[in-house]
Amino acid sequence: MTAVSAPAVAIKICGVTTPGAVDSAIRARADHVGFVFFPPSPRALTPREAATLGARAAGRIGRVGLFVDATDALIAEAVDAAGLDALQLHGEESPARAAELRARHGLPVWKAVPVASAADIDRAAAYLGAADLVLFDAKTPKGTLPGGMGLAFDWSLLSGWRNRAPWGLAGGLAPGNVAEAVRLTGAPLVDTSSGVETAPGVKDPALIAAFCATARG
Ligand SMILES: O=C(O)c1ccccc1N[C@@H]1O[C@H](COP(=O)(O)O)[C@@H](O)[C@H]1O
Repeated sequence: MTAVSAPAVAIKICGVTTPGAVDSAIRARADHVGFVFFPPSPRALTPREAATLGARAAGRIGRVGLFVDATDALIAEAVDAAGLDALQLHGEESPARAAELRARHGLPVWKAVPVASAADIDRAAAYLGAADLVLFDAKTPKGTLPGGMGLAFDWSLLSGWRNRAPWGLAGGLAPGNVAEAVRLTGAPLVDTSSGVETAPGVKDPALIAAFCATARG
């Protein structure tokens, strides 16, 4: 009998701020690193700061720029400076805004959808056709960051999604739970930020390596 292997899960390490963290993600064979362009985040970079990291990552790992209801000017500057390969929209961007940015920059758009209930999963359908990937993340409390908080949501809610479009799972993923998350949800992509840190914004090479190894099972 021929063995059939499960497709490999893609991995994104978000919120990298140092050359060492970029190198750790590459060494661990992650597929993407995320650069956060959202000043309130402890992982925030300016386009100028991201330029060095973008050059280091070029051709070795995908570079995803994370934006939260950002201006056209910031997005354009970050795309140019960091050589972004994809845009992650983590705010309240509409489907029309996602489609507009995709057309303007010619880059894939990932839309984060905050989840707390089944209705939130249904809302993701509005982005079909407008975004290239839907990233389900936990809804965070009002007045806090919209991501990067280490909060997970009830993964069983994803049974209502049924792979209607390319998608990924984020929110509270760490070396200790990512294997179970992949097993339970079948997520084709997993994304982590605080789960591979020793303090907010401080990535840990051993945790990055453990996360990637465990995610691949
Ligand atoms: O990482 C951040 O600082 C961040 C700030 C604002 C919006 C999103 C952010 N990160 C994204 O959130 C998910 C979940 O984070 P965590 O793993 O629960 O800490 C992360 O994967 C990033 O894509």
